[in-house]
Amino acid sequence: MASSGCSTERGRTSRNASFSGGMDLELVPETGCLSIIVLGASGDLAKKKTFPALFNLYRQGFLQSGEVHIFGYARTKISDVELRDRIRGHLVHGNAASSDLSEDLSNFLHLIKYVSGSYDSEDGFRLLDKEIYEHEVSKNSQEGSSQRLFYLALPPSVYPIVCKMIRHFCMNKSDLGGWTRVIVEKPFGKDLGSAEELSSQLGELFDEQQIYRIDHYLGKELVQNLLVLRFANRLFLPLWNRDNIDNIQIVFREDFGTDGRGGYFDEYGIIRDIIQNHLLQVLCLVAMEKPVSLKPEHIRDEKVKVLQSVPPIKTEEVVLGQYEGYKDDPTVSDKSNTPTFATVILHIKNERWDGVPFILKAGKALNSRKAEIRVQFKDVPGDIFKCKKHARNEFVIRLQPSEAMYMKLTVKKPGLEMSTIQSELDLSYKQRYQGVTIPEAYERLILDTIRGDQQHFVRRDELKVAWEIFTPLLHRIDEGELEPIPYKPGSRGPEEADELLAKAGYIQTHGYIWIPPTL
Ligand SMILES: NC(=O)C1=CN([C@@H]2O[C@H](COP(=O)(O)OP(=O)(O)OC[C@H]3O[C@@H](n4cnc5c(N)ncnc54)[C@H](OP(=O)(O)O)[C@@H]3O)[C@@H](O)[C@H]2O)C=CC1
Ligand SMILES: O=C1O[C@H](COP(=O)(O)O)[C@@H](O)[C@H](O)[C@H]1O
Repeated sequence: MASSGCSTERGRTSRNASFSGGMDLELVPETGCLSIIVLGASGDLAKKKTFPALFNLYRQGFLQSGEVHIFGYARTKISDVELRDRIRGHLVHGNAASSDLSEDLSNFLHLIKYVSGSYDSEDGFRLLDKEIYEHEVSKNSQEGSSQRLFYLALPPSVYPIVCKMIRHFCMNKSDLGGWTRVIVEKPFGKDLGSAEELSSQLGELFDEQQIYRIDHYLGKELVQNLLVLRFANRLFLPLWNRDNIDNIQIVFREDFGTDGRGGYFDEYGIIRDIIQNHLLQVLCLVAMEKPVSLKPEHIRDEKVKVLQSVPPIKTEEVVLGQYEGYKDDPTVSDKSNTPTFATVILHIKNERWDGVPFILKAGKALNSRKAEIRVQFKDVPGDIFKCKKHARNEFVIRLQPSEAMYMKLTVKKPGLEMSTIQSELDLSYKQRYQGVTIPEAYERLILDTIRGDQQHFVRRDELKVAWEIFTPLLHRIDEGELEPIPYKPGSRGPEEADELLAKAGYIQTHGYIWIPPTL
C-alpha cells in the first residue's frame, strides 16, 4: 500500500481518477503533498465518520503514505498515541480481520499527528501550521504547491473564529498549483439570518471555490445515481412530470431516538437536522431540469431554480410530532417543543411540477430505519379490468438500507383466471452488484474535495433559498405557535401524518410489501 516520495505517478492518477473524469471537470493538477487537518478530532463525527472515511480512502490507494499526512486538532490534551487509540476501533469496524487490515491500520495510524490548541488561539494555529509545514518540507514539496484540506468537525458556533485562524496562520504560502480548502459540516446556521451571517463571515475569508459545504446525503450511492437515472434513460424522460406523476414522497426514518445527541438535537429539531438539508437536496435532484452539462455550476444552477419555485409552506400542510420519552433525556428541556418528527408538503410552481405535492417526511424513534424516494404515478385512465384491485404504479428508490430501485407494476396473476396482482421490477444492488462495496458517503465527498469537484456540495445561494423556504415555519415552531403531537416510540409517527398524506393524494397499496431479495 505505502509508497515513498511525494506525488508518485500512482498517487496522482488515483486521486484524479474521478467518476466524472470524462465529464469535463476542470481538475486541479496535483503536484504537491496533501495535508488533511481534522479540526475537532476528539469529537463524535471525527471518530465515527471522518477518520474511517480517510482510512477507507487510504486502503483503496487514494491516499498514499508517501504524500499524505493527517493532522488532528482539538482542545483536549491527548497525545498522538491516545488519539490513534480512540479511533482505532472505529476504523476496523465493518472490515474483516486480516493481516492486510492490521498492516494498513498500523501504517495509516502512523500518518496521524495530533496538535492540541484552542480554536481562538494564535499559538495553537501557528503550531499547527509549523507541523504541516515540516511535513511538507520533509516530503520535498515545493513551497506553494502543497495542498491543505481542513475538515471542520466542529460545532458551527466556532466556524468563524476557526476559519479566521486558518486564513491568518495556516494557508499555503504561495500558489504553484497548491490549494487550501475547507469542509464545513451542517447545520449551516439555524435560519435564514444566521445562515447568511455565517456565509458572509466565511465569504470574507475564503472564495466560494475553497468552501465545501458538506451534506452527506449527496454522497450516497443512490442519490448520486439520480441524475444518471433521470437523464440517461429515455424511459423516464416523457413520464417525469405533472401529467403522469401524482405525488412524490421523500422519506427518512430512524428506529432510534436522539441517541446521546439530545443537547444538539433539541436546539435544532428534525426539520433543521434532516429536512431542510438532506431531504431538500434529494428533492432538488428529483425535480431539477436537465443541466447544460455535468459541470458543478451547471448542476447547482438547476438546483437553485427548483428551490426558487417553491412557494411558502402552508401550516395546514405540516404535521409535527415528538416521541414520548424524548424529554427524559437530561440534556433536553422539560418544556421542549422540538419536533422529532415532521411531514411537510412542498410545491414546485413550474411547468413540470405544478400540482404535484412533494411530501417530505422525517422522524426519529419510528418503527424502522430507512430512507427512500417514492414516486407515485396517476391512475390509468379507462379501467378495462373493472376491478379496483390493481394499484397505482410506483417507482421507489431505496437509498438505505438495502439499496435498490423497484417499479411497482400491475400484472396478471399467474394462473387460469384473469385477475390482477401488484408485483415489481426489482434492481436490488446487493444481488445485481455482488462483490461490489458501496462506498460510504463521506469517503466519496472527501475524495471530491481533494479533486476540487464541488458538484456534490451546497453552494451559498442554494443554501440561502433552502433557508428561505423553511425559516417562516421554523420561527412559528420556535415561538410555540405549532405544537408537536406526541407519538409512541417504535410507531409510524402521528396518525395525522398519514391523514395528511392521503389528503395530498397518496394512495397506499394495502397488502403489498416489497421484500429485498436475498442471495
Ligand atoms: N456526530 C454526527 O453524527 C454528525 C455530526 N455532524 C456535524 O458535525 C459537526 C461535529 O459534530 P460532532 O463531532 O458530533 O460534535 P462534538 O460535540 O463531538 O464536537 C466535536 C469537537 O468539538 C469540540 N467542541 C465541542 N463543543 C464545543 C464548543 N462549544 N466550543 C468549542 N469546541 C467545542 C470538542 O473538542 P475539544 O473539546 O477537544 O476541542 C469536540 O470533541 C457538527 O457541526 C455536527 O452538527 C453532522 C452530521 C452527523
Ligand atoms: O445528519 C444527520 O444524519 C444522520 C443520519 O445519517 P444516515 O446516513 O445514517 O442516514 C442522523 O442520524 C443525524 O441526526 C443527522 O444529524
